[in-house]
Amino acid sequence: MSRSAHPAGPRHADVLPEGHYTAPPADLNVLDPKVWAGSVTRDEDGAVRVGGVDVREVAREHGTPAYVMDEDDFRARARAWREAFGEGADVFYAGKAFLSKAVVRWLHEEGLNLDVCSAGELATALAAGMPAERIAFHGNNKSLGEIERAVTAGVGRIVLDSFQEIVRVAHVAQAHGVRQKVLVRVTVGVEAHTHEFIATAHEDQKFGLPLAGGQAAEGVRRALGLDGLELVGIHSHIGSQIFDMAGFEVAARRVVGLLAEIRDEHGVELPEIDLGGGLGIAYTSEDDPQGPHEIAKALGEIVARECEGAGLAAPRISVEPGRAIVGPTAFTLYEVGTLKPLDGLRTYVSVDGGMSDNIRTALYDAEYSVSLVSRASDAEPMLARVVGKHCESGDILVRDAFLPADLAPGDLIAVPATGAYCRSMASNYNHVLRPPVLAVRNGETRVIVRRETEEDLLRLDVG
Ligand SMILES: Cc1ncc(COP(=O)(O)O)c(C=O)c1O
Ligand SMILES: N[C@@H](CCCC[NH3+])C(=O)O
Repeated sequence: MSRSAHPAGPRHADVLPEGHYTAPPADLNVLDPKVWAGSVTRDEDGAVRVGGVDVREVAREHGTPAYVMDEDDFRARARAWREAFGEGADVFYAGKAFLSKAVVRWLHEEGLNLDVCSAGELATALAAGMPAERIAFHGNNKSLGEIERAVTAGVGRIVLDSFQEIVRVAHVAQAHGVRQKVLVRVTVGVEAHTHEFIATAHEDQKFGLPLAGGQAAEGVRRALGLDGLELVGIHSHIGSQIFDMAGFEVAARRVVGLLAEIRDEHGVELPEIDLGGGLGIAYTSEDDPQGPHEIAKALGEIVARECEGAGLAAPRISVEPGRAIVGPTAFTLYEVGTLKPLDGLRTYVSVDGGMSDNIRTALYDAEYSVSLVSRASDAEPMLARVVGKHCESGDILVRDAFLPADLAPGDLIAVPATGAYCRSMASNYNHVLRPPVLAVRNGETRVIVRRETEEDLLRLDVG
């Protein structure tokens, strides 16, 4: 492919438009380890390699767009969470972030449990051999069919989210002659500092039973009174992509406060608390996330202190990280198609995917990084907006980023930190086919979710 230099639009700080960016990095060829998966390196010839595999080879063999996942990095992050929380706690990976049979097997092998929130996620978990007792079933509106499925499969716990569900789960369990282990999900009234759509512990939203006003305590009272249920704990999840520990700490304190109230009112000490997921990751070099050890230490200390103050035995803690495990382990590989330099603004770089493989920028105004990965370049930085191929002007993948000014059609670029909530939220908008997920390890590429085909699309269309 010929590589002509494009008129690159604005390049210098004095002419840059308003935007979500800081100054261009000193060297665009450097891949910031904060946002790139564990084993990513740039070869002598300028191409990027991950898991020992050259991205150009990935594109040649499997096409683009493609999610490229570093299996060793996934396993290392899963292990780090398990080790950080230790034997006295349980880590449930949140399958909503990304779930496939291979990922379930990796989690099983690394000793993690799994949180699912639909019959589909449950089916995937069971199909891949996750023992049912290591699965937690979530959701604010589980259907009767889903409850039946979870109870009969023998899931380890169901997290109850409403008064109706407390009764429904109890009836289903009794009908099957079992006592189902359950937790009651409560909203602790914390305003998590994240996008409104992914904050889940303030009062005016759909999840859980609020502590304020006594609904949570009433839920506990009802759950304790029903034969089909064995209430083992309280659950709280304050939101997602959170950097500030303060919210988790307030949540832990309030959940322990409820345990003390339950002990005082009912004479029972519930043995578990689940403090959910929500730890943020680095999408850009400006993000500074905490690691599993920091959160394990903070939560462990606060729960121990509050329990001691309330005269409670310390409960077993569980957590449900999704994004923090899988998010950083994958990038999305795209081929550059058209380029449109707009004077005084930026250059629009269109790629062969878009909002159907990553809706997060359109939905949450999420920020991402991007780099040229098929070669190095010494060209000066060009302010770019990376957009997809869909019929929407909001079809933006990376709102503002610097790419080399000699970027040309046929180049491969990659958006890092797309392991979480990208493939799992992907759509077929415009009948675009969903990309594959490729696991790389020790110089080999393995398809773990294959690319969709036109036959897949047409198979569902039976009219
Ligand atoms: C109940 C529950 N647990 C865990 C998670 C995982 O969150 P994250 O991927 O931010 O760790 C979510 C999603 O926000 C959730 O709703
Ligand atoms: N899907 C969201 C997070 C919500 C998690 C589910 N409770 C995201 O991409 O950030």
